[in-house]
Amino acid sequence: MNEIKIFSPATVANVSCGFDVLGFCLDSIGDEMVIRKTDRKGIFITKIEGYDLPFEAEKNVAGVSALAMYADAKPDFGFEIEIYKNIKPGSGVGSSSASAAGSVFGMNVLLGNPYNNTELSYFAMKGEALASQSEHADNIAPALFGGFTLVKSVSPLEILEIPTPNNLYATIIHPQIEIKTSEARAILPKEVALKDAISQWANVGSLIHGLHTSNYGLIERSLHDAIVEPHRSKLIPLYHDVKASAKAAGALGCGISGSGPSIFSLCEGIDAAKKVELAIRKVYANSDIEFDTYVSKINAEGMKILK
Ligand SMILES: Nc1ncnc2c1ncn2[C@@H]1O[C@H](COP(=O)(O)OP(=O)(O)OP(=O)(O)O)[C@@H](O)[C@H]1O
Ligand SMILES: N[C@@H](CCO)C(=O)O
Repeated sequence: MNEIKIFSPATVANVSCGFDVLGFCLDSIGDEMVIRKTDRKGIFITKIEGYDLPFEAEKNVAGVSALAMYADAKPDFGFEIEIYKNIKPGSGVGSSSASAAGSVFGMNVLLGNPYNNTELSYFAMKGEALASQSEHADNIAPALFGGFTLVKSVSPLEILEIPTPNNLYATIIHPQIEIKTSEARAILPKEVALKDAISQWANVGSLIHGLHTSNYGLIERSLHDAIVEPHRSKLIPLYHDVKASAKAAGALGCGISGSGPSIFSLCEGIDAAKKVELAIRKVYANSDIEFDTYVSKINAEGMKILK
């Protein structure tokens, strides 16, 4: 095989209480990428559609992760990368991660799959760091592993796959503003109050247990963020109105998707997810903010080979 076309999914990181460690994979939105072998040694981004992004490999997250893997694999050929970007950069649903993870996933297939998903996540984090000025894997991991993931540690990198209850759906609303992850990280405090830390790790533990046992009530009681939301919600217009509407419409929980501005809701069943979508659309419909929304099953597969 000399060429592969893939679907590289969008993802939701943090998941309320799990800043920098929890994430889940979406099914209904993602980028498409083509990766092909070339006689020219090196990494070459040859086509970009959808959004204006750098063609220089060192300035594009897809190229940076690919270069990291290439330096390790040392093949006697090169790779060309085409990016068909559907996920708006700075949207909060892992646009940078879809590129960083997609390039190494495609290269790995063309190399005969010498690397596992944790090793691919290591290379992809190098690309992610270009976008967010920090190596975090909470979008990368669910894009590669699928479902829910917990990043146990970054150094050494250890990623845990968490079961996904089969009736869990996500509703996403994306106000058309850009929030760069690097900027949204810069406003966070360096220290937190002990009482908030206790609440946060209690919620992470109970959320994980709720996912393992498909206990939707426990999932609902665990989707709270005492540490990051108070700072980042100020960056998102009408955030608290959206959150209140989502909960009133039956969402299990609602929070900032990654570094925002997208807002996610988790729901039990597609009917609840669609009801939440209708409710939260009304919040922005009465404002001058452009937005889009979608409902997605949790994508248990992650990356998909299209051809
Ligand atoms: N291939 C790429 N895809 C997306 N963004 C890229 C890419 N290459 C470089 N970038 C830059 O990375 C930034 C987007 O990454 P950022 O992490 O800020 O947003 P995001 O990934 O959509 O959000 P989040 O990480 O919160 O889900 C933009 O400044 C963009 O120009
Ligand atoms: N955990 C990262 C995810 C970015 O998508 C952050 O919130 O900064």
